[in-house]
Amino acid sequence: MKNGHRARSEGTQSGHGLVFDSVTKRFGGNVAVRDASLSLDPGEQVAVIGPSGAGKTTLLRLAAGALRPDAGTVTFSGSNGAGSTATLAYQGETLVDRRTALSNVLTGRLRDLSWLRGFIEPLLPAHPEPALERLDAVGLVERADVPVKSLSAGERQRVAFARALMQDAEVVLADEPTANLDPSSRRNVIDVLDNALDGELLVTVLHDVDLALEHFERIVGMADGRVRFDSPASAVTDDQLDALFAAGASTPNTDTGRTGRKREGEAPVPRYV
Ligand SMILES: Nc1ncnc2c1ncn2[C@@H]1O[C@H](COP(=O)(O)OP(=O)(O)OP(=O)(O)O)[C@@H](O)[C@H]1O
Repeated sequence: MKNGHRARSEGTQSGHGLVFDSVTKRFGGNVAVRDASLSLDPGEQVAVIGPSGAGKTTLLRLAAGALRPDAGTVTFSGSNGAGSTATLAYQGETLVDRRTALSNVLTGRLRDLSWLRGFIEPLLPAHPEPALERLDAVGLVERADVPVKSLSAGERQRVAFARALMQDAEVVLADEPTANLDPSSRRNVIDVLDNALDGELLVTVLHDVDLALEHFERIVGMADGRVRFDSPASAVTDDQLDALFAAGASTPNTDTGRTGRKREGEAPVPRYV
């Protein structure tokens, strides 16, 4: 990813991309995202880091259109034209354990009709080829017929990513795709993400700062709802990181370390949105 072979290739200057313009999102009296402005280009791979409660997940949910900002705007302009948001994928559900990897990936086509899946699925035509292609892209085509409950945590993550790819979205949003994985599996999942992408914008929330710095070209640091920095990984300094996590530590609901898990006893839940 850090080779940046696809990064910033087209650019928002061409009119394409995901743009947060002075976005604020509140939950009651709690300001989850404050006056955030970001311009993310097609083909970029961006890691969002910061302490617990910083607003990272809220930022992704705003990007997915699952939340509306209280102030400011979030716009996505895809290759189909300015102002299009239709290509943003939302896929927050977990995998269905008893179903095979292939079946789980096939349901990615149903997008936001998730509540209809139970009714529609039996009627789906048997065209597994696109789903098999996605499973191949994440290195799991041989395991297509295995129920996901029999897969390892890393393999399940790869199935979830293949399912997200089935939506043919121009933006893929991943919330902690490496949660609950050991360090080598984390790297493997990030490498798989990188190899499977084909020009999509990837925005990933990562708790593992070292992994983010190692694998992503662009890093957005958030704390206390604010974007504290937005810079190439190579330019992120230890002082910036210390300040980022110190800022989080001074706010309520912030008991995580730089590379640590979330609250004690509460594992982060990985999601693709
Ligand atoms: N649906 C919600 N209702 C009320 N408050 C919320 C909701 N979602 C998020 N918040 C609050 O908004 C703030 C930002 O939450 P968010 O989940 O975006 O942070 P985060 O950086 O993703 O944290 P973590 O790393 O722990 O997942 C927190 O104070 C959180 O409690």
